[in-house]
Amino acid sequence: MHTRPFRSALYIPGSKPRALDKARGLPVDAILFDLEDAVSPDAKAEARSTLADALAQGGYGPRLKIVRMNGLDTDWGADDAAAIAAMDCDAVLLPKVNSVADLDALAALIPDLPIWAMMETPQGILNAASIAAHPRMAGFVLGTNDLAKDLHARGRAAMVTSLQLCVLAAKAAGIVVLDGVYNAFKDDDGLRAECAQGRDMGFDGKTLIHPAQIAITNAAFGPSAEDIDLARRQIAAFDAAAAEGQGVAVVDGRIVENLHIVTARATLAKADAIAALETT
Ligand SMILES: CC(C)(COP(=O)(O)OP(=O)(O)OC[C@H]1O[C@@H](n2cnc3c(N)ncnc32)[C@H](O)[C@@H]1OP(=O)(O)O)[C@@H](O)C(=O)NCCC(=O)NCCSC(=O)C[C@H](O)C(=O)O
Ligand SMILES: [Mg+2]
Repeated sequence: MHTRPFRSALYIPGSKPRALDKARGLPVDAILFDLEDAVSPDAKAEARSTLADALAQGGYGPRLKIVRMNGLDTDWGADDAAAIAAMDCDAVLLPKVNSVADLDALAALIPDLPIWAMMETPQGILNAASIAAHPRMAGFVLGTNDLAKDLHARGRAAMVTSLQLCVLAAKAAGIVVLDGVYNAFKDDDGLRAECAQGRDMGFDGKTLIHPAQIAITNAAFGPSAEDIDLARRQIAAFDAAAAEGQGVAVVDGRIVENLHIVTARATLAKADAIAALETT
């Protein structure tokens, strides 16, 4: 169980100083500083130094700072790895991870940082369990655009098996798992529906491409007032039942057993962690 909230993780192109600056005041739980797909080939080298400068300047507060590099099989991967090893960041995100061999190669170049994996290739999805279990692995990020491309899939329904495989692998290994982006960044209703689906599948949060997506995502992946109220009533009812020697309570017509109390306590802990983050 992770104590840190991961409701929202915003991609920011490393090549855009204005967006890098704006992110210092955005209420996201994590930032994915991007050197890969959001940066054109002719801007890669400059983006690397723009990003290093922004991170050195600081001001990102409690947000987890994750840098997405280019793959080690590209012209930019090795230089990215060398630069990221010296950046003031919390983790490195490797795109298009196919197997643990990709992680071993990066781990040898960056000895200290936790590694996150973009899960976005058919081979990577099929190897999700071993990738999640790698000793340096800290989190999965679904790359639903690349995955749809490689699968020749249309729509999210065609990717549900892949999404669930990643959630299963991440939960088994105890790492974070974040859902893919919702491309239509002006479609609030569509985003709300996709957030609800991802949350109900077990994702810890969602990746975003635009600040306008933050509020909806934070609301969807954080416990609601109703969730918190129910958790408190379940704990109170279970404690009362236990005091009378009972192992089961009933709340709102549903049984409450010890396993439900584990979930209820996790809900309250998450609410506390969010409150702490938002007051930092
Ligand atoms: C999608 C965008 C190109 C839209 O940009 P723009 O037209 O500038 O939007 P706005 O004018 O509405 O912007 C309003 C202000 O917000 C700032 N802004 C915009 N986007 C971001 C951001 N991502 N982070 C921080 N700040 C942002 C603008 O600077 C404006 O600020 P101000 O001028 O002060 O008012 C743009 O949003 C964008 O580039 N988004 C990121 C795209 C991206 O990162 N793509 C790659 C990641 S997705 C991916 O690769 C998924 C995966 O690999 C897969 O396979 O699925
Ligand atoms: Mg991708």
